[in-house]
Amino acid sequence: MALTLSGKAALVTGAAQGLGRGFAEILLQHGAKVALLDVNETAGSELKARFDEQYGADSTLFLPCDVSSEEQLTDAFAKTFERFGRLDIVCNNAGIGNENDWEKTVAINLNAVIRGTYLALQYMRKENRGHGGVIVNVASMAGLGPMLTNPVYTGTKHGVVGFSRALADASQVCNYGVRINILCPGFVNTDLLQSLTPNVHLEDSDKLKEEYKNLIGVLGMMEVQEVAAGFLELVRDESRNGAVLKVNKRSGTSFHTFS
Ligand SMILES: NC(=O)C1=CN([C@@H]2O[C@H](COP(=O)(O)OP(=O)(O)OC[C@H]3O[C@@H](n4cnc5c(N)ncnc54)[C@H](O)[C@@H]3O)[C@@H](O)[C@H]2O)C=CC1
Ligand SMILES: CC/C=C\CC(=O)/C=C/C=C\C=C\C=C\[C@@H](O)[C@@H](O)C/C=C\CCC(=O)O
Repeated sequence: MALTLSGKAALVTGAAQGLGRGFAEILLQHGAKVALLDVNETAGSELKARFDEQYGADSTLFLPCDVSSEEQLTDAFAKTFERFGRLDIVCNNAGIGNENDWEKTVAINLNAVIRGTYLALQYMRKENRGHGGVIVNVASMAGLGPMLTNPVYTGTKHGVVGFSRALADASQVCNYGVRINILCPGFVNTDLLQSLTPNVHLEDSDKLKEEYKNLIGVLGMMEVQEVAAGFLELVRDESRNGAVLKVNKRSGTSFHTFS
């Protein structure tokens, strides 16, 4: 059974560029309205103007938001619900890869995903007069195995996978009517990869750099659109709850099974 997106309301964090922009765009292409949350006000406003031309001014709402701020994220969810009158789809996507300011990385990649998931549940749960819905949390292939150059990033993404799977089980048992799925991409050609800096906590040895290059060589490099297709599958396939979808250039798209 495929979810119809026409008339549905979505919220995407980190939507101003990269994967978040791709997720927002594919939702718009399928008729949903989308709240675009991003800390980058310039990029977010520019994207909103572009989407206004393509999909109409009523299709999107740009909300400047630092997801690591409880107040800003809570306020952005409230403004989204106020504008669209409902909330059916949430993508907790915003993420960084800073191993030096690792507490910021934990705050954005994990804490904000936890808070965004609980906020989504609050607005979606049927016993809260919600319509039910679907949450897609963006982890990484580094959420399924170690990425030796980025141990903190790896930890946050493993946390996203574990938290999301547990909550998916709880939602099923408690009959919230909310599906929670996890997206685990491999390398994607976005600004994130350009933003990475040497890890001051590790001897930034040539060996680590070599290993990183080898990993890219093995998994390959994707474009945003290849991942956005997998995201849409997790949103629309109503049979999927607690699903972990891997997407990488080498082996394509597949659901991960845990032993
Ligand atoms: N690019 C890649 O190779 C992969 C990326 N991912 C994950 O995909 C997600 C998106 O990453 P990309 O699109 O590649 O990154 P990106 O850097 O291209 O885009 C991230 C967006 O999030 C926004 N953002 C950053 N911190 C924020 C905050 N505190 N509050 C609100 N917005 C914030 C940025 O302004 C930007 O618009 C991240 O969770 C990342 O870990 C997962 C696997 C592979
Ligand atoms: C710091 C951020 C840098 C890039 C963004 C990002 O998340 C890129 C991730 C790309 C690949 C990570 C791969 C990790 C691979 C190893 O841990 C493998 O040994 C295990 C990975 C998956 C095993 C699951 C499976 O395929 O069966």
